[in-house]
Amino acid sequence: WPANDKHASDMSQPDFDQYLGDYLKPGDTVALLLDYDGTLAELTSHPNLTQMSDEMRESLRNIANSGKAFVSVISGRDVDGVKEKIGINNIIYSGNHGLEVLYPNGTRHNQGIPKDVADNFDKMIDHLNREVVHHGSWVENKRVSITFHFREAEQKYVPEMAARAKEIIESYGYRANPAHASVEGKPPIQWNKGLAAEYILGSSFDPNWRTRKVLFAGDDTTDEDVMKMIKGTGRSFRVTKDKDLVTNADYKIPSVDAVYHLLKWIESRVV
Ligand SMILES: O=P(O)(O)OC[C@H]1O[C@H](O[C@H]2O[C@H](CO)[C@@H](O)[C@H](O)[C@H]2O)[C@H](O)[C@@H](O)[C@@H]1O
Repeated sequence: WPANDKHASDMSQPDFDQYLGDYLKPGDTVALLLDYDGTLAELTSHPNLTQMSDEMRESLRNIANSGKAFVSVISGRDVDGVKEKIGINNIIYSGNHGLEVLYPNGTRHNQGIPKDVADNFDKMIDHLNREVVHHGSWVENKRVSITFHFREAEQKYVPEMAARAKEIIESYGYRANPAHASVEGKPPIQWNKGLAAEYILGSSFDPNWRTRKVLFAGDDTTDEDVMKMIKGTGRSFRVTKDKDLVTNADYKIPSVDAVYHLLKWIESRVV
């Protein structure tokens, strides 16, 4: 449903003909940017357990191999991890919220991180492990950023452990952002998924990408930076069931299943 419509039913599939029919015509080339967790795969109790459905993978592969689509997945996971989860070659993968880019030919682009900040990384993880990892919480080490997970932690400990994790992350010069049942700790550099999207589109799709067709879907606050970046140029979708959520996306869609229908709609235009 349109992002400001609070009344539409979330039981039906979104009408992608209505949302995109005038924007993406048969024969157009499109740049498709996607988030992974909560967008291409359902959220699960542990990141190792997520799986993209076979149908989703097949549709994404068909789009990526159509010759009419440029596809990039921009994830908070480390880049090799997200590539392994998706397993399609003809895609530009970006990980650690855009800090790392892995191209289909194996070359990489990594954002630089100040040495004094990078030197604090292991100390930050040690401190988190000593002080806030208990009763089911844990730290995911992604080499340049971390995620402090409390999805499986005993609920009564969560508010205090999340608040303390944020303090610890910030005390080592990193930025702490709330995410789904977690706190993300990222280096304090001027970079985010939106700037990564701009970089990837400009360097690998078209320097004049603002004159082209661009679509994005994501489910989390970090994805809002991409929605802002393509606002007015592209069309974006926030995966959420929250009708009151304020978003930069053009449309809200309710589920990973709706993302699958979005991919099938795009596939029908490009294959
Ligand atoms: O940008 P994304 O691709 O959406 O990645 C964001 C984070 O996703 C993972 O954590 C989230 O998904 C887990 C699996 O469903 C879930 O257990 C956890 O509660 C979520 O926060 C991943 O582990 C992180 O590294 C990513 O930053």
